[in-house]
Parts: sequence; C-alpha cells; structure tokens
Amino acid sequence: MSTATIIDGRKFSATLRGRIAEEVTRLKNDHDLTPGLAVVLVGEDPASQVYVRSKGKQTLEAGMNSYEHKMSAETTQEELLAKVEELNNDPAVHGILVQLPVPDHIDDHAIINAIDPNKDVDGFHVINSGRLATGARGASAPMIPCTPLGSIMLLKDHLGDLSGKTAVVVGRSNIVGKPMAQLLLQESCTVTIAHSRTKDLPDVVRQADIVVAAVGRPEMVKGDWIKPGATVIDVGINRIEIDGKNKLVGDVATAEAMEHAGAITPVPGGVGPMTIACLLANTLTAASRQNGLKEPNLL
Ligand SMILES: Nc1nc(=O)c2c([nH]1)NC[C@@H]1CN(c3ccc(C(=O)N[C@@H](CCC(=O)O)C(=O)O)cc3)C=[N+]21
Ligand SMILES: [Mg+2]
Repeated sequence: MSTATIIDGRKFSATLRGRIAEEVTRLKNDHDLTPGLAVVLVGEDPASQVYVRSKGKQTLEAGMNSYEHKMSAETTQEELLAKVEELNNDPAVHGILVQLPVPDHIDDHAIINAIDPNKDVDGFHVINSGRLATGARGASAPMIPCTPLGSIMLLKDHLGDLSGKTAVVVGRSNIVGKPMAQLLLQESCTVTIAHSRTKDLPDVVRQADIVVAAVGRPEMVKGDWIKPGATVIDVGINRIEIDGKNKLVGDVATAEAMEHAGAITPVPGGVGPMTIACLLANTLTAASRQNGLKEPNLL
C-alpha cells in the first residue's frame, strides 16, 4: 500500500515568514516604514483568543507593529463601526482584521465592508472579492483571502503548474470555498464547488486531481473518496473529544486518505500556519501599496 507525502505547512510558513521579516527590515531601513496590523476581537471566545494571541506574536516576530483591540461581547454595531473607522484613518495601521465570528447582534457583512479595501488583509470586502473574481491586476489587484492563498502556495510548491487539473472544493463559504475556487480557476484548473446538497459527493470528489476540504465537519471526507495519487488540502480545524482528550482534526479522515492520496496536508501543521503567514504577507503588501512602493515578491 502506498502512503501519501505529508505537505509540511509549518515548515513552508516558517520560510515564508523569514522572507517577510527580511522585507520588513528592508522597508524600515530604506523607507523608514514599519508595517502595522490591527486585530479587533469582540467578545471572549477562547478559540478566538488563542488565534489572536498567535497572530500578535507572529506579527511582532516579523518585525511589524501589532495593535490589538479587545472589545466586550456587548459592543454595539455602531461602536464596532466607529473602531473600524478609527483604524481606517490611522496611518500607522496598514492592515485591519476583525476576528470572525462577531456576536450575533452585529452584521458581519456591514463590518467587513466598512474596512478600507486597501487595508482589508483578510480579503473579505466585496471590492476585494470582485477584484479577485475579475482578475484585477496592478494598482487594483485584490487582497487575497489568507487561507486560500496559503493553500494555493502549498499546491504550487508541491505540483508546479496546476493548469488543466481537475479540482473539487468541498465547501462554499465566502472565507474559503468561493475564493479558493476563484484562485484555482485563475490557475486554469477545471473547478467544481461541492457542498452539503451535492448529489453523490463521494463520486464528485473521486474525479479530482486536487481536493480542497473546507466544510467544518470533522473527518467528513473519507479515504476511499480520494482518487489514487490526488493532492488533498485539508482546511478544517475541528476540536473534538476522543477518550476524554481534546484533539484537533481536519475535514478529511487523514489516516485513510493517506492510503489513496499522493500528498496531503496534516491538521495541525498544514494550512493553519499558512493562514497566519499569508496574513503577514498581505500586511506587508498593503503597507507597500499604501506608500507607493513596489510590492515585494515573497516566493
Ligand atoms: N477575520 C478573520 N480572519 C481569519 O483568518 C480567521 C478568523 N477571522 N477567525 C478564525 C479563523 C481561524 N483561523 C486560523 C488561523 C490559524 C490557525 C492555525 O495556525 N492553526 C494551527 C494550530 C491550531 C491549534 O493548535 O489550535 C495548525 O493548524 O497547525 C488556525 C485557524 C483564522 N481565522
Ligand atoms: Mg481504502
């Protein structure tokens, strides 16, 4: 029985963060510019607190400024919009991320679309999704959502040219599924977006040279759904309890999938670390663009 190559996102992201740190040093020395990332966290969700702490730490390690704004779970939409406006107008802040999900009484679309699109390092603003969908370049190039961007980097590193490959994205969220499909299309893949209502999902996935699982259901994609030799990108981060112990698992049944796939991203240590590295990359890109400087080539 063959076994899949593990795609090491932790290692790739460390290299990428190293490149980002070098570029930050260059910006500081040559242009007296320190990129700044503001992260806004509303409420006390423990998982969100962990991510925000991790982002803050890695932002500082890359030599950038990190600004954390913690707001109570009772924050009103008006108060959060006022915070976003303050950050839009702060020249030291080049990137703004409002940690999702926000509490139910706040309309997340309204918040996302209040962020200056050029500071929208998550790439969730409708202007950025429009720019991505239309292939805008140069001064109006999109900020690209971090998880799909990191996933494409891993795919291209492993496979080289993706042109002509069949890709199935399982999941249709605005955050991962839809932008991932756009990026794969841009790489000239033949793209299918599958979801909870897709008929014969296992057979649809079996067509794919590239499988991207982004459904948020623990180990939903089974090993025998994977075409022999396919490349599997597991975007899921699910906390489950097994024998009284907390465990992190993806959306793919990894152990079984290893028997079929050519290569697969593990959870943890796959896409997750790439997401944060790409957030830093986007912050660097945003700072460069906002100051009329050439964008660094990070790969
Ligand atoms: N506006 C916004 N932008 C986001 O990008 C965003 C968000 N809201 N809300 C929450 C999700 C989740 N997310 C992760 C980032 C890194 C890891 C990560 O580094 N994971 C590690 C370890 C995870 C662990 O041990 O808990 C890994 O997979 O190896 C996971 C998840 C970003 N998100
Ligand atoms: Mg099998």
